[in-house]
Amino acid sequence: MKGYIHLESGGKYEGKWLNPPKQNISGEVVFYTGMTGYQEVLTDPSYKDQIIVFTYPLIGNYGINEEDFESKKPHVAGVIVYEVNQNASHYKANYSLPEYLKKWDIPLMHHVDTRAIVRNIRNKGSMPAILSSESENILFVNNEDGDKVGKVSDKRMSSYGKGDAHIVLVDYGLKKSILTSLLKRGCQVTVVPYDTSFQAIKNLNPDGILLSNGPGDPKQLNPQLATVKKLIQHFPTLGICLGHQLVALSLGGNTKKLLFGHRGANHPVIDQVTKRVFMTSQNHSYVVDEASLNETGLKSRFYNLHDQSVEGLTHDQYLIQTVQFHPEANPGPAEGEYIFDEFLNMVKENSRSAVAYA
Ligand SMILES: NC(=O)CC[C@H](N)C(=O)O
Repeated sequence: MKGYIHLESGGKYEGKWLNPPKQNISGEVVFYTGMTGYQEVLTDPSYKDQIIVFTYPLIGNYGINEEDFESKKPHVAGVIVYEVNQNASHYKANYSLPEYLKKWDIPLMHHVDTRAIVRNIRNKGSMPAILSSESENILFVNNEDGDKVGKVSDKRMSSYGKGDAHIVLVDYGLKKSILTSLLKRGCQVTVVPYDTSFQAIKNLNPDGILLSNGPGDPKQLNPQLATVKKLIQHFPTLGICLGHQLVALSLGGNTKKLLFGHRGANHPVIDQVTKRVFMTSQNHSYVVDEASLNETGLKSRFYNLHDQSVEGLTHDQYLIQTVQFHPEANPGPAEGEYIFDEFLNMVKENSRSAVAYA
């Protein structure tokens, strides 16, 4: 059965449905360039409501297993591939990729010219798109959802692990690997909903704060910025991806949208402290505007070597480390994992210090 993706800027690409949608599906179309890691991508809440095009031409070989989920369910609005393997081959696989997406009612279109779509996005930017079984008469209406974070953040607090350092992990749509990165380093972790007040977090008596990744435009979290600012003024803080963007906004910096975002597993980043270049896992549309940082006390520590965009910040007064890339990897290389070690050293030193925050 024929299917189509219609891009807002013009452009219609034909494919075949494996899971046809019951009605037209709209979402922002983005592309992911990693060769593997589709399970982690589909279940990363930062992809909420996006239509994802996998550039690697054969997706699904090793199926879907019980271990590699980044959250409880997939968050993408639809999936586009060139060829999908319908017979998963891996000893841990419980489902094939099409079976898994069908279970969650997520449309999957294959035999699409993914190269042509990506060229279009690279020229015109990530943009609204519609998945449909109709080839003509598609109506674009603006139904941009301003509350993606509210939909993916857990509504309850939960605690995990035991350890010397107690980290409060603010859940804007967190990837499980961020939590496990803390647990495997011996932390006690309390995960709190994204709109938890400063006082409620302070009452938990944390040693450090981790602001998680999450979907959408960071500016949609304006109501949370006062809390973020107080948190970073009181506790050593690590911000990852959306968390990094929120730190910049809360101190008066600005963010802007990239033309087509960074989504892949091999983005080279330079660390200006160590002067080392390493490979990172990425998934974001927005970046911190370096020119906006002058009055904030923030300065760039990391840069993306593809486009020189800001990849992480430190502060000249507060104990803050932020990263735009994903130090927890999953999918992708774990070369940035040392960020967690540095953060926990910062937390421990602060707890030992006589002039500790908080
Ligand atoms: N992975 C993330 O946290 C993404 C942050 C933000 N939603 C962006 O697209 O830039």
